[in-house]
Amino acid sequence: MVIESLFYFSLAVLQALEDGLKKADADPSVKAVMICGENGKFSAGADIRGFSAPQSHPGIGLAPIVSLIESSEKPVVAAIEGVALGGGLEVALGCHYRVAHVKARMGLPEVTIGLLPGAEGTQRLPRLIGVPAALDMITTGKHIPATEALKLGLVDEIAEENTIEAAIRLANKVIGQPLAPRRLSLKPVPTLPNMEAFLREALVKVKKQARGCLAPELCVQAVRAASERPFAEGLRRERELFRLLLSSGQARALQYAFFAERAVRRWATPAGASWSSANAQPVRSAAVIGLGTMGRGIVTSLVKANIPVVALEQDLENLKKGRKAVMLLLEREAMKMEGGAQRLDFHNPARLQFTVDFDLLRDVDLVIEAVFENMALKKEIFHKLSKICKPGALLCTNTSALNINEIASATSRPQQVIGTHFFSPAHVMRLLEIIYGSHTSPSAIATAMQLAKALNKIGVVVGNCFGFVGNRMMFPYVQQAVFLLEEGSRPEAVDEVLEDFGFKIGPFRMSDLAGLDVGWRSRQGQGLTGPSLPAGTPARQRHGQRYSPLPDLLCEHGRFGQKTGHGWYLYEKAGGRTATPDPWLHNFLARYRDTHGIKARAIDQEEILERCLFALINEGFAILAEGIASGPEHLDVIYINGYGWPRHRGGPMFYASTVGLPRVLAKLEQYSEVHPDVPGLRPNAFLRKLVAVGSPPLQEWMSYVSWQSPKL
Ligand SMILES: C[C@H](O)[C@H](C)C(=O)SCCNC(=O)CCNC(=O)[C@H](O)C(C)(C)COP(=O)([O-])OP(=O)([O-])OC[C@H]1O[C@@H](n2cnc3c(N)ncnc32)[C@H](O)[C@@H]1OP(=O)([O-])[O-]
Repeated sequence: MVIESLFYFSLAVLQALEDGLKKADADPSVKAVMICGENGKFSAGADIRGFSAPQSHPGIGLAPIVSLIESSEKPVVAAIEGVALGGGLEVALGCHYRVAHVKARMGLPEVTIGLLPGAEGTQRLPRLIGVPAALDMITTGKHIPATEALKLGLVDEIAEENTIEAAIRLANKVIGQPLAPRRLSLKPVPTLPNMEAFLREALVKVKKQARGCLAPELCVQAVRAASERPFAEGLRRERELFRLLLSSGQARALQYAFFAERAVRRWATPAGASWSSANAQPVRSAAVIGLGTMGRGIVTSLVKANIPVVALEQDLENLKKGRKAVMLLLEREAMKMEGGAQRLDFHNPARLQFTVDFDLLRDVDLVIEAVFENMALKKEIFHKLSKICKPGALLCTNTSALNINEIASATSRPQQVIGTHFFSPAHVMRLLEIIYGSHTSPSAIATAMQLAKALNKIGVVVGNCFGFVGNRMMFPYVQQAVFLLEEGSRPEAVDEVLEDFGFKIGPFRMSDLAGLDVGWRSRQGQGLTGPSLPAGTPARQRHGQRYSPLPDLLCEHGRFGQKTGHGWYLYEKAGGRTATPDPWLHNFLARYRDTHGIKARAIDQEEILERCLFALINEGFAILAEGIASGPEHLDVIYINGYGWPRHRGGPMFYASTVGLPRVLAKLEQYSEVHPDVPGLRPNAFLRKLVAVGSPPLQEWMSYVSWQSPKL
């Protein structure tokens, strides 16, 4: 008998499964049962949308179905195609046998949405594949290919062709064989000589990586229960931990992030361009100009995505250095992939070639410029590209802040100029900030979004302003952090607060990693420091607003961060990675405060967190009000995937909604009164408006913005 399920479980599907099983068990002509999915997809698990109403959630009702499958007196075989994830894999674990298509993937990704497998998976999986392998799958949520599943014993057979036929063959073969040995709930968990030590170490490792996220830790506790308790008691522990997570704010934040990352695909611009009507152009070949850190990562991303690349540098010396670095990156990437070297084939000139000759860019579909952040140089390059590249070629710039319109003005085809802001390391970071200029065509936007998908990145479409979205919100965040140093704090104190919040690295470690000279060059370019600063400008004021020269002063002392061995911290050597608090800096801060008559004060953790985060969030409201981004989800996806915002807090705007907009507003007003010359603390009018209308839920915020993108 065949019972078909749905891609992700609804209550109706569970009912159909239960009815089908009972009917099969009651029908003497039925000798075996096979469970398969529809349209070549087994199941993606429970419907995540349902978690907001836990009591009626299919995930809760799935466990009894899994037990019903396992207790069937007739062999039940799972035919796994496409994916078997979460509850889908737990259903397969209740089956007595499992056949998977060679291209199928399996996993228990509940941890990625703030939960743990809630249909007895934490108790069955360790019994089938052992604690180490089960713990790795459950605490990471990773998908494993069928070949690995076979090696682990997660599946009994792999089918190259028709999985359903293979499953039916197996079902017929096992009719009449004893089922007790196939019931995982009756199997003991395979022992380990050092189980206690293994579980303790696993917990320490998971807690360190989770940086405050609860679910991975509770996953370890559920698997520990499997190793220590009888099956029924382990189930009770699983249910207890599942309900604890289900009601947690972290689960809501992670589920919000899951859907936000899908919502940003449905982009729109205030001018009316939209994902639903724009047509992407094919990108069958690409070029990258500039083989610095970013260019190397971008080339590597394109090769990994199977897009033939021409990598261009300005001269042979830089080309040789860039080529060497790219080949090293690709060799490392190839080692991570099964058959990587063959698949990437990057020694093949048809796949990857290096040149100093612009003429080789004549026929590519898309060019990504990744040279120095210097407007004159970028305009010179775009002017040249505009003359050389074929008419339909897309001309992209990897600038992280500069005006797209000005760059486009150097070409005769501004409709094909677009910002594609990659994040370092470009072959690792998933975010691609896509910035349209005033003349950028809808097709160019759609093509850039298609490129993001091809590179396995998350594209977010944003408008053109200084710093776009990510860096524009990052500026007030870092600015507040530096002001806090002037007022009495230290880099390690500020970083500790933000890292305890969940950031991988705080603002000062981040600045040392990126290089203080990057911002310094930008501020020199803006005339905020250096020789172009008008004589008589007050040291701590620019354009009538508070300004901290601290980062400039560090750069003038040659302290660029890790690359010079000292910046906000001291490192073991130039290029060192180990940051230690630097007595020189502490003395320097004390001297600086004396010079400017600043009396140091003790600054508590709450003020540090709020001054940094609420200034960032406040800029987010300005961005939404100006129509630079289509919605709060876009800002949250950018921060989670490009700036290390802790995923289990949902993103800055989601976090603001959980703190409560009235509190964010009140604290900004309080800090703004103390620091009236810091514009970033003055509450944005849109934030005020939302509070005034009763702080509606985040999904409704954009209905209160005066500009409106067309209904998607
Ligand atoms: C009891 C049990 O223990 C527990 C409690 C559970 O079982 S909890 C649930 C555990 N399962 C998961 O965590 C799997 C989550 N899904 C995925 O990982 C991926 O979807 C995918 C399966 C690998 C396919 O990737 P894709 O890239 O091909 O398509 P997509 O764009 O991602 O998804 C296509 C569309 O389907 C929607 N979607 C996908 N999975 C969904 C799910 N489980 N629930 C609701 N919607 C889902 C998604 O929002 C998108 O909608 P829209 O944006 O088009 O409107």
